Amino acid sequence: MKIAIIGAGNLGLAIAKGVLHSNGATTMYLTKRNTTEIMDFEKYGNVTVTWDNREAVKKSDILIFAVQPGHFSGILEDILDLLTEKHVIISTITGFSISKIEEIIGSDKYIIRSMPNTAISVGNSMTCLCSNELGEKRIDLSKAIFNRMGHTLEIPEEQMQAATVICASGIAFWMRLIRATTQGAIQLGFDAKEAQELAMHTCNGAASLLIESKSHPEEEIDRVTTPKGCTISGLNEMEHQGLSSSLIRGIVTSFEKISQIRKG
Ligand SMILES: NC(=O)C1=CN([C@@H]2O[C@H](COP(=O)(O)OP(=O)(O)OC[C@H]3O[C@@H](n4cnc5c(N)ncnc54)[C@H](OP(=O)(O)O)[C@@H]3O)[C@@H](O)[C@H]2O)C=CC1
Ligand SMILES: O=C(O)[C@@H]1CCC=N1
Repeated sequence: MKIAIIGAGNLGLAIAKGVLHSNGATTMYLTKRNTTEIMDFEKYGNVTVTWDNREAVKKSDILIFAVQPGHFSGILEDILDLLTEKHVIISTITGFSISKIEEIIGSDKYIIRSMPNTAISVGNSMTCLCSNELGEKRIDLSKAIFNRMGHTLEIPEEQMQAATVICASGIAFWMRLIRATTQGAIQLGFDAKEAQELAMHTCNGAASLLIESKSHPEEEIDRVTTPKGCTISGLNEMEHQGLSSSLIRGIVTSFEKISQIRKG
């Protein structure tokens, strides 16, 4: 697999680390305009770091775009004449529709829209995918690439905006919840390091319970909330303070913001 990551910033580098951890590429190009801070990646023999998107495109089959939305059109226009039938174009760009990509490079290309998250760097991304009509022929290949770095779900393109909030922004939301739990644990007497250890492993355990037992969160909550016990007292106080409501409102606000990004 010859992979190019065009835009080796926060997400692009997370994908690069995921690819490296999973031995997912024979060669990998990483591009950005200022390459100084990522030259270290060339210590991996199969990685080339360059500012030259055209070189990366010529030498690769799988092109993963991870630039900011405002930069994407210009980059596509710049590499358009180099695109051939060997290329699979995978966009991670928020709010940039497949039809908009097709307007620039044509519908006769394999186009995949993906929405991974930064946990891809440790092989644990929840990645949603969809494709243009021709790209359906490469959706299994694309799933295979992302399945090596976590879990995938193929969704209709209309749900991509929602998937961005839940899966990609979701990492930040969960981080804040883990951080708040850590602050609570510190107030109860744990030192900062132990407090974070308790918070993140408990979070991991909660997710694992749902993934492995396929149960509903409320079933698991019922198993923890001893009648007249401390859990239900704390949980009800959190709800009186609007825990679920504030999460849902935040999710909807992020979703609405993407519509503004789409309009440019
Ligand atoms: N961060 C995340 O968790 C997620 C982000 N996304 C999407 O991924 C995209 C990237 O986001 P994020 O990583 O946060 O942004 P960053 O700004 O961290 O990364 C974008 C990178 O693109 C590079 N870049 C800019 N212009 C060019 C160019 N002409 N050629 C090559 N590289 C270029 C920039 O480096 P330089 O200036 O040196 O060129 C920068 O490193 C966005 O569209 C975002 O919506 C999607 C899911 C999750
Ligand atoms: O915040 C953003 O706009 C991007 C998309 C999802 C994660 N980061």
